[in-house]
Amino acid sequence: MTVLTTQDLVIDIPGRASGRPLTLRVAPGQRWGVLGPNGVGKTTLLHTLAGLRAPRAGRVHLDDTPLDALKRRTVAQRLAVVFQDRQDGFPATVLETAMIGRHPFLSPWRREGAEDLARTQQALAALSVDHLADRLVTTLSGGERQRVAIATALAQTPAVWLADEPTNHLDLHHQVAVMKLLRDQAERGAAVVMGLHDLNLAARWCDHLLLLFPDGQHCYGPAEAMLEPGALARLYGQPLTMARVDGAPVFVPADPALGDPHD
Ligand SMILES: Nc1ncnc2c1ncn2[C@@H]1O[C@H](COP(=O)(O)OP(=O)(O)OP(=O)(O)O)[C@@H](O)[C@H]1O
Repeated sequence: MTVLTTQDLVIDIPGRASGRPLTLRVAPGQRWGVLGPNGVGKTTLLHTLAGLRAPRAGRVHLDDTPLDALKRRTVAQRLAVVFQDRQDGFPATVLETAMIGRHPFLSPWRREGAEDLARTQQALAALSVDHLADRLVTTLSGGERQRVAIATALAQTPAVWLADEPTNHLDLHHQVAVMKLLRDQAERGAAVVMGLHDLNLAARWCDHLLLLFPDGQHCYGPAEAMLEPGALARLYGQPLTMARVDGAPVFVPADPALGDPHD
């Protein structure tokens, strides 16, 4: 069973040749990491999967229906996006901001009810920002704002999470807390697709990886199979050394004084 699929998808990167079309099947319960160097198209892919950006070619299906045939409200009832960057256009409180996650479930003539409020408060508590409920989001620190964004997505109860750098601005403790939350969401049946810069977070918390290369090529599969130091060194143009800590692979930049580990 899949919840999100792409069929011969080519994302639209201005000025770049089209590269290899992507046909991907994301199933409930999976945690996908999208990896690649700066500017390769991770954000563009996530926005295309969310239907926020038109692909150059191919299609995205949500629950077997082409995304462009679904109403935005229907999409928003199933799929949440955590954006890499956000601008707060007007000074809403944290509670009002997180409550936006409930809007796909409200009709034009129904305001948020007790259940919407309870779900939103639970989401704020899950991200340890409930004590900030009455604060204006414009007064929050970067990490607090990021946690409110994730709480807003959590309040949306999505079947699909598209999270662009979900650990942006977060200290180590909150990085782990957010990764545990996303794992918990997957264990409850959600599909999680996250753009990540941190290879070690991807190695520790993702069960599938999609590697995007600057020439428009890609490869994907179970995380263990994709975490091959040679392939990752080619991906980033950076020689890497791999060790294992607590059973999980850990990558560090190779020391040039010790020579190329792949020679
Ligand atoms: N509106 C636009 N006009 C022109 N170029 C764009 C536009 N949007 C994105 N791009 C370019 O498309 C490429 C892919 O951008 P994208 O943000 O998807 O990359 P990314 O892999 O998420 O990068 P990063 O790791 O730096 O966050 C970049 O070279 C970017 O400059």
